[in-house]
Amino acid sequence: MTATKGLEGVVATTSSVSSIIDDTLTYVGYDIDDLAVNATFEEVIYLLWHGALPTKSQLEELTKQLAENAEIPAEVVNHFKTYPIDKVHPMGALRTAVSLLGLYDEEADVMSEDANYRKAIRIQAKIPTLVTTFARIRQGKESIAPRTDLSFAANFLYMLSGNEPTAIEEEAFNKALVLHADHELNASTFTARVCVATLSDIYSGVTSALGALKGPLHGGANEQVMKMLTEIGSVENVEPYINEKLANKEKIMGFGHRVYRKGDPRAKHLKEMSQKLTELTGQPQYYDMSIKINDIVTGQKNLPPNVDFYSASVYHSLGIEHDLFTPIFAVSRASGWIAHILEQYSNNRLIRPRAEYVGPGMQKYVPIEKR
Ligand SMILES: CC(=O)SCCNC(=O)CCNC(=O)[C@H](O)C(C)(C)COP(=O)(O)OP(=O)(O)OC[C@H]1O[C@@H](n2cnc3c(N)ncnc32)[C@H](O)[C@@H]1OP(=O)(O)O
Ligand SMILES: O=C([O-])CC(=O)C(=O)O
Repeated sequence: MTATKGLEGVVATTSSVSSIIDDTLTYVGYDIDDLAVNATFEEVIYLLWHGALPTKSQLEELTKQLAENAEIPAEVVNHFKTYPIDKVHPMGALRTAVSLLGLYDEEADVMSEDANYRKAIRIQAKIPTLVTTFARIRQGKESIAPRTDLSFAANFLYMLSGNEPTAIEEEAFNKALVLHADHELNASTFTARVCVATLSDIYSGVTSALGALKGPLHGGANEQVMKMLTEIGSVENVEPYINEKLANKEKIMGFGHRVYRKGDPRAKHLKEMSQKLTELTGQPQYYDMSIKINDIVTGQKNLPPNVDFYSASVYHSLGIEHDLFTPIFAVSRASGWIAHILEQYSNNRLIRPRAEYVGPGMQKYVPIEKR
């Protein structure tokens, strides 16, 4: 038995949810470039969960179900208020809160297909409210109840700020949600599948996935990109900053990818949005810095930007606090996790690979007084 470090190139399951072939990303066979320009996030949720784009009435039904299930239990809101609020990262709060939600869902451990679908709706609907409620509580503000007359994207921005977003903001945020929704067997999705393949419940699957997404080599990278842009501060500082990092063999967040070689197809859409929004909000330096970083890292290391690189300046331009960037990734990716969890349940087998043992050979137990 020989281990493959990081399971690189290992095909661990079949899936009909999304694919990456020759650097092209598709959801159920629809090119992400097509969906990014044309689809609403609600349509993408339906597509991932049902394997087909919805009809008008199917979409209306899903939209209604999501809106009706967006409120979170008062117990969860009160729990947030007990956290050491200035020390807690919102991804930790979200991971804990999704686990807690499961305790207040009477169907949490009911494993029928119908019950799992009802839970899928509830989880997808409530995650945005968890993020915005936590964000407001830590600012000492009242939480804002979800509205049933806004799109999924607009409702999130409304619950966060208390203001209805402009059409441009809503469009940009919707596109970001569409672009982050699913990505084949990325680390958090694999985590979710491993968890539920033991026939554990859907809340456990999503909670596990949140734990994996939080890390800076995965979803946590978007916050780190913003930290880097803030540290750099101006276009003139880019070159010395990046050169020093590369000379020290440090990773530049938002670059590189395990699967893409030529580049992440999502990045160009986010780049375009970054240019538009940074200009619109009078902060073009964030786009200009990003372009310069991109030139240097791609030029010197042949590493193209991934989805996390330009999303940082997009979210910053939307006025979103930097430590909410990864929770926002989760708001979208929950749809993909759930699609994979449902797919796993429908054709389950325990996921249990092997390890190549590289520790000491056979040893004899030594009594403690003789060690
Ligand atoms: C949503 C997402 O999860 S997208 C990814 C988000 N993560 C990031 O942006 C973090 C920065 N990027 C990385 O750490 C990596 O590129 C990953 C984790 C995305 C992919 O990792 P892997 O496929 O395991 O590649 P690995 O980390 O082994 O890197 C291979 C080589 O490229 C280098 N490299 C990879 N990414 C970077 C980077 N961002 N900056 C500088 N060098 C890099 C490594 O140092 C390594 O060089 P070496 O062979 O000389 O040691
Ligand atoms: O697929 C991956 O390894 C990471 C990624 O880009 C994602 O999850 O969107």
